[in-house]
Amino acid sequence: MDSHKTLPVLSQKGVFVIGTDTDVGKTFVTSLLGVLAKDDGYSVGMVKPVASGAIPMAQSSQFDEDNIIPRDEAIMDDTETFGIIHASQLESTDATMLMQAIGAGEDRRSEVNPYALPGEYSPKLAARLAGVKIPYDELVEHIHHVVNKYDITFVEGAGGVTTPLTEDRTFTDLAKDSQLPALLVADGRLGSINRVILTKEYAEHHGIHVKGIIVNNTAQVEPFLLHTNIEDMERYTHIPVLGVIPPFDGIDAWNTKVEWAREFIDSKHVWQVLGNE
Ligand SMILES: Nc1ncnc2c1ncn2[C@@H]1O[C@H](COP(=O)(O)OP(=O)(O)OP(=O)(O)O)[C@@H](O)[C@H]1O
Ligand SMILES: C[C@H](N)[C@H](N)CCCCCC(=O)O
Ligand SMILES: [Mg+2]
Repeated sequence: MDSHKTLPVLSQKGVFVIGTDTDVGKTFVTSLLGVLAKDDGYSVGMVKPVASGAIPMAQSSQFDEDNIIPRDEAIMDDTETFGIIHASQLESTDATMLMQAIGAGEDRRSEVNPYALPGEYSPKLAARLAGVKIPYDELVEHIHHVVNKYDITFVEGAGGVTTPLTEDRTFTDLAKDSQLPALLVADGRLGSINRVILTKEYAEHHGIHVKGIIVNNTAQVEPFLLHTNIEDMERYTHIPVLGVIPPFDGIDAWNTKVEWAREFIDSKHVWQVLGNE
């Protein structure tokens, strides 16, 4: 596990993973980066600060039917603090995947995912419907705390770069206030050049430094279009594409995924690009 420890010492210890859209593969790509970082010998933090679309923790090892609080009983008031949402036994499957990738146990769930909210909505709307007030400043502090704890920490937003987070903040604010460089996950389909440029321009305009792009090619775009799309993403943004990921169709186990991921991501290069000022 620690055999590769000729590692760059990272002056930037965290990365904020943003996407061109929801479902583009932020969680999948972040998990791959997490498993690679761990295999390279780093201690790895993961944060999914606020997840909507959370489900009852039925598949989890912690499953206890008597403990599941129905959604309407899970309504919170303004005195909410971190961890209370998890008393409602809701699971963010994003957080679960991020935790599994780095071998983090359930004891780390509230560190990884302070807020898990029901409903396939933006976190802002999900929080409003659940009666939860997300304390924005504490969320920023939590990210700083985790970033300081590990060699490298990956923070996953939700949806695209500027998904609403609270009544008066978006994930753009959170990425900026976390003071972390960003990694942009994009698809490779026709239209992806425009999506990448717009996202990069928006992020930079709001003070977020995008350092790399990962193309998650789940649509299996034909090679000529994919290649020219990547060329143009780099040409117009001046940001390197650090990996192109095909659909994964192997056994769903992280020890096999790490070898698979190494075929498509040069992890040392990624740490160098993301980890330097
Ligand atoms: N390269 C891949 N191979 C196989 N499955 C993938 C790949 N990339 C993503 N997926 C799957 O596609 C779905 C969407 O990906 P993912 O959940 O990572 O998106 P996301 O950008 O994190 O979305 P959200 O905005 O909800 O956080 C998931 O079921 C994920 O496991
Ligand atoms: C719950 C879902 N899977 C995502 N995590 C949330 C995506 C919110 C997108 C909001 C928007 O920008 O329109
Ligand atoms: Mg996700």
